[in-house]
Amino acid sequence: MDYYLKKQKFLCIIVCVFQALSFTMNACIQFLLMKIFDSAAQMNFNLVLFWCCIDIFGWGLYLLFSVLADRIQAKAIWALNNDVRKNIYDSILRQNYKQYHKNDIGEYLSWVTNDIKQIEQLAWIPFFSGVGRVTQVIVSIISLAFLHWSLVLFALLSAFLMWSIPNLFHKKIEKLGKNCSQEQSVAISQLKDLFLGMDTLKTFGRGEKFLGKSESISDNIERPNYILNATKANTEGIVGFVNVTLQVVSMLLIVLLVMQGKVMLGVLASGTNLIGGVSNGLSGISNTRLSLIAARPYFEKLSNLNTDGEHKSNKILSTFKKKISVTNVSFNYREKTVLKNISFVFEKGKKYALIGPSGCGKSTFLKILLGWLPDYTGNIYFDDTDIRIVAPEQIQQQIGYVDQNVFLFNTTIRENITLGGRFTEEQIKKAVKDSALEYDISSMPNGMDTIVGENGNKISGGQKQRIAIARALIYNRSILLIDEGTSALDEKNAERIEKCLLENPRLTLILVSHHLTEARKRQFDEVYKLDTP
Ligand SMILES: Nc1ncnc2c1ncn2[C@@H]1O[C@H](COP(=O)(O)OP(=O)(O)OP(=O)(O)O)[C@@H](O)[C@H]1O
Repeated sequence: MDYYLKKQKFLCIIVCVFQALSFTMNACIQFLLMKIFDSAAQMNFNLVLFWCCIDIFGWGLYLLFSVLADRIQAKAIWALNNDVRKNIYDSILRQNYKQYHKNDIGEYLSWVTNDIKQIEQLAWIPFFSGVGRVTQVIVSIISLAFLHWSLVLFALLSAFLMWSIPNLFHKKIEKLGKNCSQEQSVAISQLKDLFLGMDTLKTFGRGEKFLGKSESISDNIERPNYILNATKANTEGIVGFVNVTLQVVSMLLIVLLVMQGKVMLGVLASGTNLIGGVSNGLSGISNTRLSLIAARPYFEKLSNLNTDGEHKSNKILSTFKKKISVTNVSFNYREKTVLKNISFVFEKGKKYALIGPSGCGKSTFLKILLGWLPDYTGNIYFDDTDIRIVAPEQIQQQIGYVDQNVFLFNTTIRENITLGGRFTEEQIKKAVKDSALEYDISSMPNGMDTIVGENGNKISGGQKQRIAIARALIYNRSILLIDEGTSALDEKNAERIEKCLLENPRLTLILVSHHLTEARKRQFDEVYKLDTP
């Protein structure tokens, strides 16, 4: 939390200054009240009128400072939330493939939406109001010092009492905050899954399952929040009761002082209000402390975002010259062995097919080549470089990859191909032609600017695959891994694309396929077969 506040210190200081000014004005107004009462006691109407005008001016200033504090606070919260989000994005980007896929996507969504809102409610807003409350307490105590020392002593005793109350509930509130953060992440993740599976449920007439489950998920989002807020409310109730009791006792104290002639009658109103200012301020500070305790698990979760797997090496992988050698590579997903002692050689410019039954580890092997799964045994050399000692980003500068499950962003075909990279119209046209997309695009009303929908749901499966191939081609890597990249294409288009890839002499191609006809196998320099270990 301190980290973010320091980052936005300029805005935060301004908010604190205006909060302090508005609470100071509030305390001053209590003093003005005393003056009005004293003037009334002296039967001096003109003086009453004078102090009333000053009082109105004081209220005007108070409101002005409050409005400015609220406005700048809103701006500061905006900046703080953005900083937290940026930190999350940054950490996610630095995670390696395995760390990133450890969490569900829904969980990441929950962090940048729900968790940020919780942080706003439990940390930023209470923090700023807490600063205001501290000022209120200090200014009220200083003002009380002008009235009578016993009132200051009483205020300090109250402060001690109010400060101690949250300590009794510290552990419980922190635990509830942690539960809230964890349970909401899981629930949002489940909700995302349910929305993604809506079509499947409807297809099988299981729409009511969606409703039933979404209701229970909604409960899972709200319940922990309710428990946290209910416990906070109970605690705030106790704080409130102690606060009111202290105010009544303070009033009795002032009445005694008035009766003994130690203070003027006007002090009864302003002194009670000032002591009220101290107690309310302390009660506000107690509640702020409770909120900050509840917010702690959210910050801990974010600061624990694991980026240990980030490859620290900045060794440059030199341009691919001769071959990739794979020697005795084995790989397990936990206790499950997926690849066992496989050895292949991929020479520059040659074309390879990788075949094998479903689940034998073809996609896993490609992910190892990409540097995503570094926990393999055996050796993989790019020319003379062991790929373990270079960062995956270095490897991916030389390898293009078409995933089995093509992902498209909900934007135009053009942007899905270029991914925001700078390419000439010529380069784009060539990629579109080589991936056999020309005809499809020319028949779309918006051509390259057609929006493909969420994960490409407004275009066909084959078109999605060809966009993914165009994307891989335009990035012009010297090695291309294609995982079932033409499985959704008709024979003519599949052949056309494969021909284009096979005829490119500069390209080293590794194409994964379940089933290749004998005729197609012959087009490759080598067909490697993987078996289930
Ligand atoms: N992230 C993962 N965690 C655990 N097991 C996994 C994971 N990904 C894949 N597997 C398992 O590893 C095995 C190999 O999967 P892989 O996707 O590499 O096979 P494949 O040969 O590409 O299959 P297909 O031809 O059906 O695409 C499978 O049994 C699969 O269930």
